[in-house]
Amino acid sequence: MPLSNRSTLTQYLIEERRRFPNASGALNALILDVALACKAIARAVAFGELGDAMGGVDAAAVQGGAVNVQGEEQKKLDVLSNEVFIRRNEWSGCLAGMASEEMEAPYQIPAQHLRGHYLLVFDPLDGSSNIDVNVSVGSIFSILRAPQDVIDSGRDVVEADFLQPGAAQIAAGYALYGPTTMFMLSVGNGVAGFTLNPNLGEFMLTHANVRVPEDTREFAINASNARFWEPPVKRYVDECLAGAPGPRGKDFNMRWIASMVAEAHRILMRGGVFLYPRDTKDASKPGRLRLLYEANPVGFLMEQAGGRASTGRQPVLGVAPSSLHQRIGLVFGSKHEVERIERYHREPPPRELHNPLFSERSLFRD
Ligand SMILES: O=P(O)(O)OC[C@H]1O[C@](O)(COP(=O)(O)O)[C@@H](O)[C@@H]1O
Ligand SMILES: [Mg+2]
Ligand SMILES: [Mg+2]
Repeated sequence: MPLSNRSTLTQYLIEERRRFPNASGALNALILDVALACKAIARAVAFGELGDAMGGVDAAAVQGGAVNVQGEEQKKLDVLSNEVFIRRNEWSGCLAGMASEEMEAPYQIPAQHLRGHYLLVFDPLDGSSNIDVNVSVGSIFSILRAPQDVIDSGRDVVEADFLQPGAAQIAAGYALYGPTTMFMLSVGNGVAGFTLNPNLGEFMLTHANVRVPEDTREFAINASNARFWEPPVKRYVDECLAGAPGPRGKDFNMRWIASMVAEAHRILMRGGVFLYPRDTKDASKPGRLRLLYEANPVGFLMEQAGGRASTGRQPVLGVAPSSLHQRIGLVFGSKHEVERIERYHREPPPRELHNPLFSERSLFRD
C-alpha cells in the first residue's frame, strides 16, 4: 500500500512489518502502546495550569523525597509521565522489562502479566525545567531486544540486561509536545515523522524519510559552561563565533532551548549541531546527558537520518554502557560538522589557541 500524508502510524508500521514476513507483530504493538502513552502525556501537558500536574513534586508527599535518582528536582509531570509509560506498557505481553530516568532500578513486569521479548528504556519527560514556562518538552524512548536467557526463562530483568550499545537498538524515537504534538520514529529503516491530528486522535505520517542536511550554519551549546569546556570544544565554538572573517569563512547562528528533544527535532528538520560535551564542571559527571535513554535513541535517529552522533571521541552508538544512568558527552547533528568536532578531538590544538592574542579575542576564554 503506498503511504501518504493520509497514512496513520499504524499503517506505516504495517508497511514496515512487511519487510519481516516472520515478525510476530509484537514490536508494532509495543510502538503503538508507546505512542498511546505519548498521547496521554501530550494531553496532560496541554492542560498546563488548568490541570493538576504543574510544578514541583511535594517532597513530603513522596516516598524518597522529590528528587530522582540523578539528584534532580522532580516535576509532577515527570512523575506522571513515568506512570503513564509504565501503566500503558506493562500489560501488553511485549516487554521483558523497563527502565526509566525516573526509576533507580529496572521495572519488573508483574508476574500476572505475560512477559515478552523487548526492553523499553525511556526519559518520560525531557526538558522538564521548561514545563513551567510553556516551552516544548518531549518523551524519548529506546527499544532493545532482551537477552535470550531472559526470553527463555522469563526471569526478572537486572541492570546488566539493559547495558547494550546503542547500535543494538531495534527502534527508537521521541514525542515532542510543542505547538503540535509529533512522534518521530526509526525502526532501523530511516526516520519517519507523524503529527497528531487532534480531531482524530491519530498520528498521521507528515514527514516521510527525514534527512539531516550534511552541512549547517547553526550550533547549539550551553555557553554558560564555556569555562569548563575542553580545548577541542572551545576551538570549535570560537571558530563558529569568528564568523565570516574567521577560519570557517561563514557566519553561524546559535540556539539553546534547554530541551534536548526539541533541539534534536530542529536538527532533524533543518540541520544543525548540538553539543553537550564532556567538561570539567563536575568530575563525578562525565557529561550531562544520559547514555541509555537520551544519547542512544537520539543518536540512532540522527544516524538513520544521515546525520552523526558522537561523544567527540567515538560514535555514541558504539559505546558499551557501564550503568543504567550513565552520563556521557554528546555531539550530534549535521554529519560534516560532527566529523569536524571529532577531528578537533584527535588533532593537537592549533598554535593560535596557545597565542595570547587569540585568547584575548575569544569570547569564551578562560
Ligand atoms: O540546564 P541546561 O544545561 O540548559 O541543560 C539542559 C539539558 O538538560 C535536559 O533538560 C535533561 O533532561 P531532563 O529534563 O530529562 O532531566 C536536556 O533536555 C537539556 O539539553
Ligand atoms: Mg532528559
Ligand atoms: Mg526527563
